[in-house]
Amino acid sequence: MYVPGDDTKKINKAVGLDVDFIALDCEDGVAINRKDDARKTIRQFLDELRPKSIKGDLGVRVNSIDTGLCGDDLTSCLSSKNIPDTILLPKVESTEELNWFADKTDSLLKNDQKINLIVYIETALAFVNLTHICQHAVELSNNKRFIAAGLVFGSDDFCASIGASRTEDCSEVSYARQKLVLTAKAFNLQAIDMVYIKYKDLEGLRRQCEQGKRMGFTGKQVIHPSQVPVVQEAFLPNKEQMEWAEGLLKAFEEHQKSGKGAFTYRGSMIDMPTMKQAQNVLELSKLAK
Ligand SMILES: CC(C)(COP(=O)(O)OP(=O)(O)OC[C@H]1O[C@@H](n2cnc3c(N)ncnc32)[C@H](O)[C@@H]1OP(=O)(O)O)[C@@H](O)C(=O)NCCC(=O)NCCSC(=O)C[C@H](O)C(=O)O
Ligand SMILES: [Mg+2]
Repeated sequence: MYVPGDDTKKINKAVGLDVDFIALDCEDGVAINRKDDARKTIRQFLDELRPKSIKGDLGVRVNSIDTGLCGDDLTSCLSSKNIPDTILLPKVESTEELNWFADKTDSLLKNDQKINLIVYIETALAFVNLTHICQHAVELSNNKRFIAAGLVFGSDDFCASIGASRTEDCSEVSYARQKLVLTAKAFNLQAIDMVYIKYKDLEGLRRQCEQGKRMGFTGKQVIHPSQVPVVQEAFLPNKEQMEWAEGLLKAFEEHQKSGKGAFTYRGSMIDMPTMKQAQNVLELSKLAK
């Protein structure tokens, strides 16, 4: 969940919520003339206020490298005694930007400190370079001070970048969404789906979550507290899906013992790939406990 980094009231509110990831924002949720305020507020939060009781992870979304603000954002939050778990790096378009980020984090982090990196893919050029970006991020993770953790699809910037108009069925972003999931999964990265900006329309949000989950996304960006439970519910397996998965795995084991690779379960043909889907469901369900 994004929280504008210059808004102390919203930051305090976010801390008390059952949210998986708080993203303190220096970038597009903060007005240009409030960038210094956001940086200072976030630093103060990290230094003094970060309560041990934050349930999920804490990240800082810095400004993109091309703005010239990113260096100061990173210096400020990574020289705190309590560094965030994750840096969210927006508008990445090239491997050179990852080299810059690697050098910067090398110079700022101390001893054995490492940080997770989430890369934003939100322009036409980023999609053209996506495989190289992912490959390079994973390679740098082996000997630099960050761990490539996931990709975020920035659908609003993407639509601005390609000149698309938003539609309710998301057809204008379907190729990009699918490409992002596919490439993220090829490099063992999380794939985080787009923001639903009509934050009062929870039914529309639910539909878009279910669509993203079916496509293989592992989570979704949110902008308002009311969106949190809807997204959590949609991305975690429900009781019915867990029963289906448990029953299927049991039946699979029994059929394997009796020498059958394929069999029928609840009217469908089941074999190894379906068994793996059931394992995915149960793996995800562990996060709910
Ligand atoms: C959209 C908002 C500006 C609406 O804010 P507000 O008018 O304050 O909403 P409410 O009155 O309904 O709020 C109810 C209470 O909840 C608190 N609140 C609201 N939003 C947040 C939040 N994000 N974090 C924490 N707390 C929040 C309010 O303060 C109220 O509290 P209380 O008075 O105690 O009851 C606002 O929601 C907002 O600013 N959201 C974040 C916007 C943002 O960060 N945008 C950038 C990220 S999206 C993006 O970057 C897309 C991507 O990059 C792309 O390209 O696609
Ligand atoms: Mg964006």
